[in-house]
Amino acid sequence: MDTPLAVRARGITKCFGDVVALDGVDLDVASGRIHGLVGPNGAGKTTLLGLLLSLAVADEGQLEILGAPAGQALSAVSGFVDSPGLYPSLTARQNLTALRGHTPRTDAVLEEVGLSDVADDRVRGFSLGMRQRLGLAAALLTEPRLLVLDEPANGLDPAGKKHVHGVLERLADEGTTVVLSSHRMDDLEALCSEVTILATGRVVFSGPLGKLSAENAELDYRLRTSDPAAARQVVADAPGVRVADPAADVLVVRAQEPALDDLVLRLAKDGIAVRELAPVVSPLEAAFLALTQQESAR
Ligand SMILES: Nc1ncnc2c1ncn2[C@@H]1O[C@H](COP(=O)(O)OP(=O)(O)OP(=O)(O)O)[C@@H](O)[C@H]1O
Repeated sequence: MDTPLAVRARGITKCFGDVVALDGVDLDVASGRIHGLVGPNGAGKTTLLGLLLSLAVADEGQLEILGAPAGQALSAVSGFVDSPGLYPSLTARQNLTALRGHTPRTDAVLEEVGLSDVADDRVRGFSLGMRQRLGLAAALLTEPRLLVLDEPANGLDPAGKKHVHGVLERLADEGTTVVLSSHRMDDLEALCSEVTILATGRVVFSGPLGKLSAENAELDYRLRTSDPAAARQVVADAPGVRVADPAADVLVVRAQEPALDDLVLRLAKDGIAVRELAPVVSPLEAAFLALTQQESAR
């Protein structure tokens, strides 16, 4: 049996005056998954997340949340857009009470997001990352079946990011669906099995990450060798390989993988040792950039 959908959107359009923020968006999010929404500034991510949270309604299209028309499953959906709305003059614990009322789960959620030690400190002194964690804690208090988060990694250091990722993975293991946004594909790689890429209000890709990287084959690789001048000559003669930026000091070659394999063999044959051959940006980030740039150029 197919996994039930936590989110099913068809032909969603949302305008603000003359600005078309979402333009015929289709989206399927399977239950119990962590689904990433990624795109450049102004792509429509926050607008779409706002519709999932029923903060606004679509101008056109159909939106089903947890099997019901949007707006009918409010108690099962939680999260934030832009940034969590918090009271700076209250402590972390008081914020949770102000936002969600007294509940015996307060200490547990503060512990879960790693804020137990500062539970009685005023939020005014919190860093951006701590505020994001407190926003997540507030969302978790209601034990949502769909958790919607707008750039939850904003302001988090690597350890904080890992901690929050761990929380989201545990929630998904227990059946909660998570939809979150980011500007960067590489942020989502570690966390999401599926992503939707938005550009200027349109979906340019939606599906498993593996499919995305397979669709984009030609990448830029930084090539460091024992003899840079001789290596440039070998690259010039190698089929299917181009120098990405001839003016750059470091040699960056653009090629598909088979041509790259052939290049390495040619270098070795000429006695040139390869010291580094690495993608300049991750394959997923490269695919993301290619897709979003194509859409922006339309
Ligand atoms: N309340 C609003 N009034 C007018 N225009 C809006 C409003 N909200 C969003 N927009 C416009 O809709 C488009 C999509 O905005 P949105 O905030 O959804 O994008 P985003 O992908 O979340 O961007 P960012 O990454 O910068 O947060 C933008 O052109 C934005 O200026």
